[in-house]
Amino acid sequence: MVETGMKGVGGSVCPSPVGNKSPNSGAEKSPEEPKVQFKQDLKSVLVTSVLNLEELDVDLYRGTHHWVPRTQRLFGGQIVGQALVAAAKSVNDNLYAHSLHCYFVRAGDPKVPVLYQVERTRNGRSFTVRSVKAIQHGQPILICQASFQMIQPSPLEHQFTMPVVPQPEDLSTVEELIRIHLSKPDLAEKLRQGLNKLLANEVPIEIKPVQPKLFSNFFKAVPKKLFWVRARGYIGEGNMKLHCCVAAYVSDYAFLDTALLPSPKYRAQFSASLDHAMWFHTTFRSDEWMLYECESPWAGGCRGLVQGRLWRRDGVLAVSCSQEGVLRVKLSKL
Ligand SMILES: CC(C)(COP(=O)(O)OP(=O)(O)OC[C@H]1O[C@@H](n2cnc3c(N)ncnc32)[C@H](O)[C@@H]1OP(=O)(O)O)[C@@H](O)C(=O)NCCC(=O)NCCSC(=O)CC(=O)O
Repeated sequence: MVETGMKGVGGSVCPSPVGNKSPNSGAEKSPEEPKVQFKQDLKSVLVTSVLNLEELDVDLYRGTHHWVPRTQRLFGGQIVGQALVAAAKSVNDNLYAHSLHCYFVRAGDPKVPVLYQVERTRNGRSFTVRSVKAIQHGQPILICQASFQMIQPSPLEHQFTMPVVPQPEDLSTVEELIRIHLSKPDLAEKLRQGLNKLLANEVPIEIKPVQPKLFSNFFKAVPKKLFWVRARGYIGEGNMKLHCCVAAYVSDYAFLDTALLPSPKYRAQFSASLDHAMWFHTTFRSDEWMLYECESPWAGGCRGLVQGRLWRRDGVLAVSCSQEGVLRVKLSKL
């Protein structure tokens, strides 16, 4: 059993025995890089908004927002993270979240807080299930089921092997890549404006694309992409709930557009995640680099299906994710 020191208040993420056996455990771990100071680090963002749900009554919480995407609808990852926090508050400390399944049924309104209503669906011997409704203006915006389990080691263990990719120290951040583009004198004005908007966008996560070319979406490619990702700022080991929130953030960010990679002549006119599922396999630190491996096995009917794996740097598969989203596209002018 993994010694986590990561129990949050009222439940945490499932620390499976796989966490003890790192496939690359013999590999040299790169020394931690000094972290760049940003205006806001994710820890303060999460502590002051995402994680800090206000308890209004038994199993009823209120959450506020920090970062709102350009679409002016609430970021799905934030709603999922908050729903998981609300669910975890109603389970015993010896239970760990191992999966969640959500539907985004209405756009979230960034002008008002979100209420989270928890239903204690079942307390089992090994597994415990909670249903959470996220509500705004009296109507659900998200419905979520989260399942928790006692730690139960088993002889049955396997995982895929992490892809071999360049290390994050050898790659550039999205911001650095954008600045390189912006330095090109022949850059189309519309593209320049778009890139400047992206730079101004203070997303509290840091990304280093493994295939930087794919991030510009102008090249036809197989629907697969890889990037290193971590929270901005230091979170530390102590609170697995924080790490789950960040995993929810990360897993919903730049995920759905994997389905656009084979069709660069189109750009999304309207896109939004319809559902989102996550499976937490073991403990992880979201403020340390994790490799996000995203692929889209299918798109059609104005929808795209994406699947993702978040790998710990030592090669342990930490989280698996799936999402279907609506993708209404139009021909790109660029
Ligand atoms: C998915 C839904 C929009 C489905 O609702 P509806 O069925 O009523 O909506 P709809 O599909 O008919 O319309 C959605 C938009 O598409 C347009 N539309 C509809 N039919 C169309 C057609 N045939 N051709 C072109 N456009 C069309 C509508 O005008 C509208 O745009 P317009 O609105 O411009 O008039 C809704 O359930 C919803 O908003 N759920 C929440 C999704 C969400 O917020 N996910 C988390 C954030 S996304 C995220 O975090 C990740 C990410 O972004 O990648």
